[in-house]
Amino acid sequence: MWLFKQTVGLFRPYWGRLLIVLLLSALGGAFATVPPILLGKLVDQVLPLQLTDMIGWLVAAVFFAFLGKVLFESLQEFVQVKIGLDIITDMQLLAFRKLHRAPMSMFATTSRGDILFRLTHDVEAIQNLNSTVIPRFLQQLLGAIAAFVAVIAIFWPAAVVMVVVFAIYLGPSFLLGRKVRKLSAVQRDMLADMYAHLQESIESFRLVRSFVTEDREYETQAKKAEAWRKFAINAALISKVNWRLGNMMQIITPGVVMLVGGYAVWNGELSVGSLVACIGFIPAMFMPIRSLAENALMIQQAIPALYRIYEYFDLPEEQAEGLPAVGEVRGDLTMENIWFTYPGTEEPVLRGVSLSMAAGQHIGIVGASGGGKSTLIQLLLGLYTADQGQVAVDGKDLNTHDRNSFRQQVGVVSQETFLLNSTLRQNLLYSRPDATQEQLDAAVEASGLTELIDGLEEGYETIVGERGLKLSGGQRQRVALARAILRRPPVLIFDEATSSLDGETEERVQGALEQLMPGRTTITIAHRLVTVRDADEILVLDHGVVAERGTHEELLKLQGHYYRLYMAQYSELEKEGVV
Ligand SMILES: Nc1ncnc2c1ncn2[C@@H]1O[C@H](COP(=O)(O)OP(=O)(O)OP(=O)(O)O)[C@@H](O)[C@H]1O
Repeated sequence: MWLFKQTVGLFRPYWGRLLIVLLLSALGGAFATVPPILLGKLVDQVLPLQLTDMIGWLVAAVFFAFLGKVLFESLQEFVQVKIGLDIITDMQLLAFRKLHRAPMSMFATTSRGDILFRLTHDVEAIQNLNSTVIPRFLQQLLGAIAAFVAVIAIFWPAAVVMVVVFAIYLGPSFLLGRKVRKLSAVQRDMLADMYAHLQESIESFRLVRSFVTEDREYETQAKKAEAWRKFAINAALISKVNWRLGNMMQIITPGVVMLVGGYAVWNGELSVGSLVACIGFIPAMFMPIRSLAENALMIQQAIPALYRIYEYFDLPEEQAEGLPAVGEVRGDLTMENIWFTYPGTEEPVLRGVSLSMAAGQHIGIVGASGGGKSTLIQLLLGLYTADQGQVAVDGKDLNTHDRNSFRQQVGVVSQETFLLNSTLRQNLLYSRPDATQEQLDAAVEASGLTELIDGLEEGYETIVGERGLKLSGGQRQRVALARAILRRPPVLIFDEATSSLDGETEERVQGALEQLMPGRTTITIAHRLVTVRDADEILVLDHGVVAERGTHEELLKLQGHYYRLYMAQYSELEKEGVV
């Protein structure tokens, strides 16, 4: 029912064109009934009465009837294939859109391979069905209905016989179909799982090579492939049995009709020509059933594929539609008594954290690894929703405002920088596509990338990313920094922004960051305490709670967590001449 409702929803915008399709199919079906009727006339009247000059007319009429059938059916197929392609595109785009609106937890709990499989292979399975089977099935169905009506009109007992034979066939065929559908659903999930492993294995080829786990990877893939093969063979076998059953019925039916019809002819209740016409209608009546049986596997595979795509239509959205925007952000940020547990886990990662920053302030967040620093930022950005507590921007609750309107005004430089497989220019302009060349050059200069770009033959137009120039960790971070600089946002977040830079570059980049900070609310997460020494306030996050807070001097005086962290790093800093 759910499947039906979703499908009807997709077809709704095309109802006008669907009506045309139905009309064209009906016309095609009507033309298809003409030849058997004319055949009956030939047997009953033309041949016995030797109306030789009628034969030419009959042949011409049969020819035109076929021509009409082909013409209307071709038109119907064309319109229907077009609707099909429109719907498939709508479906793919809707799933894609939903995916990008889904909560972050969706990406944490679903493998990328599975997502890709749904949006490519599952769509393709439906596409295969859509472009061939469905348009023809509709023609065949309407042709069968037309034939059935004609048989009732000519000799209704033959129609009853046909219905009985169909009914006998439909029972086992339905059961077999259900079995194939179940097998196909499991098979589809298996295929997606195989695909996910394949993708992960290729993406982690460095890991595989360095730990020499090629054989283990192969074994995993082979096991998945073997399990899938077994299911696929079973599904194919059952589907073939179903098809043969259909074939058998097509042989039995004319026999039974001849028997019943022959008896009626014997009794003078039916003419020979009418019997010939009835038998002539049998192939058309069987067409849709044969077609269903022949394409059972393709159909049964498309149904789970449809389910898998429709599941994305029902994904929960990160936030409700139509929430008011936060407007131009000044930069007062508050987080009040935030509690948060990652979906699917038990232990809270944040336990009653509060944070308050006036516009333009600089806050540092430090603490042991796993203490919840990055999680706090994700909540501030509204990427996750707190179980308890409130996040507010300029006094506006983020739960009741459009989070995107806030995120658009935040520059984030984090530990990981994602690069598009595109030119350096496009990567840099990702945060602000309309920036001028001067603004771009200035951001590149401030983030210490000028040297790199000047040294490249194609400069800004050099392709980077997966199939282009590979950038080092430090260079990637500088690209992220340049993106943030270009955006000139009122709120800046640096999550270990300088962690993969060497000492000298770090100093330069740090300088650039500091130039960027005045007037902007800034949060810096850092392991190296020297990075946050000048912050207005420093929070020490430990096991999800704020263990200490204050300025650098205040925290040193406390002689607690911060002091111990500082002392542990002190000798290092001394070596580097920072203290
Ligand atoms: N998507 C997730 N699902 C479940 N648990 C997670 C997820 N992301 C992080 N965690 C857990 O939440 C805790 C806090 O992680 P978080 O990344 O916020 O720490 P952090 O202080 O930023 O650490 P680091 O300094 O190493 O970056 C960790 O115990 C981590 O295992």
